[in-house]
Amino acid sequence: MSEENCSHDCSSCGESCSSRTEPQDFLAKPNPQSKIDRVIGVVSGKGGVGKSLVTSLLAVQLNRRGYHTGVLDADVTGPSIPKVFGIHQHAMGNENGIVPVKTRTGIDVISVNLLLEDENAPVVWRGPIIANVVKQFWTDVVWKDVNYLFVDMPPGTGDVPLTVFQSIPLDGIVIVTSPQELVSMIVSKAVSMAKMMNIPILGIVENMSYVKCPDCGKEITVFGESHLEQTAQKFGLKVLGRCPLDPKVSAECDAGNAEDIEVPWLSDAADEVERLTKG
Ligand SMILES: Nc1ncnc2c1ncn2[C@@H]1O[C@H](COP(=O)(O)OP(=O)(O)OP(=O)(O)O)[C@@H](O)[C@H]1O
Repeated sequence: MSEENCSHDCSSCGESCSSRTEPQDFLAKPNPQSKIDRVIGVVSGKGGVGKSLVTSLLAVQLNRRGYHTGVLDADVTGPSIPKVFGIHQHAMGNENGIVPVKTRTGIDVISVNLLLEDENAPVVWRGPIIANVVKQFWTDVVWKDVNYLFVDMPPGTGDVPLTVFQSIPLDGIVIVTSPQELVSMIVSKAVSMAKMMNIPILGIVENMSYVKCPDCGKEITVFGESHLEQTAQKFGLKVLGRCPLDPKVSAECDAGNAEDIEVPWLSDAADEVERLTKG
């Protein structure tokens, strides 16, 4: 193509001319000492639906199956991962980088709360700073021989989640919803974002789906009837689980005992994650 006809938009032109520029690859390189087999992002359309809970419990499930798992807490303004694992000490560094803190059963965790002087201090930073912190959790932290690294993604589709999506090479995402959400719209946004980034969606987990009556065992749908199946069908996604709203679960999380929770309702989700390596 001659210079005068050049639109300078190489994405729509196949000409291999001297002024050609390839699309920029935003993926950040992990720490040279890191070895991570698979990275799974856990996303939700809004806060408080149990994204951090599902992230932590997936790491617990895969850890129980004999894999070395890690959790990268990218939810910088609402970091709840250390609390559910009952870890309060600071992450330390060495000549290679930042060393994640290990939970009781050996899950590696990094979170802004493990770096702050006071874990109760609010994080009042602007978007680009938050996005850079998350990026550093990938580039500066030594993730040693981790089979599955779960990323508790920041909510929404703004600056921060976009940077995370672009800089960390995710092998798949799990979408967490709750019945009262505008499920179809939220899932549609997550699906579009994942498609734009070329990231496979492993499936959807519906949290707080029902409460089981302790006397008769009946399932009560406190947040209304679920539209999960129809939504999953509409977007061609797998339903990976329906988690009950269970006071024992929140009590164990508040006490820092996420590793003691039995999660039969997450086994399909764990199977799907495991399939990434087993095929
Ligand atoms: N299925 C459940 N049963 C009982 N409690 C639950 C359940 N799911 C989540 N919770 C509780 O609800 C609260 C919010 O959950 P969580 O922090 O996982 O949500 P989130 O989507 O990550 O929120 P945020 O975006 O604000 O970080 C926590 O106290 C958690 O223990």
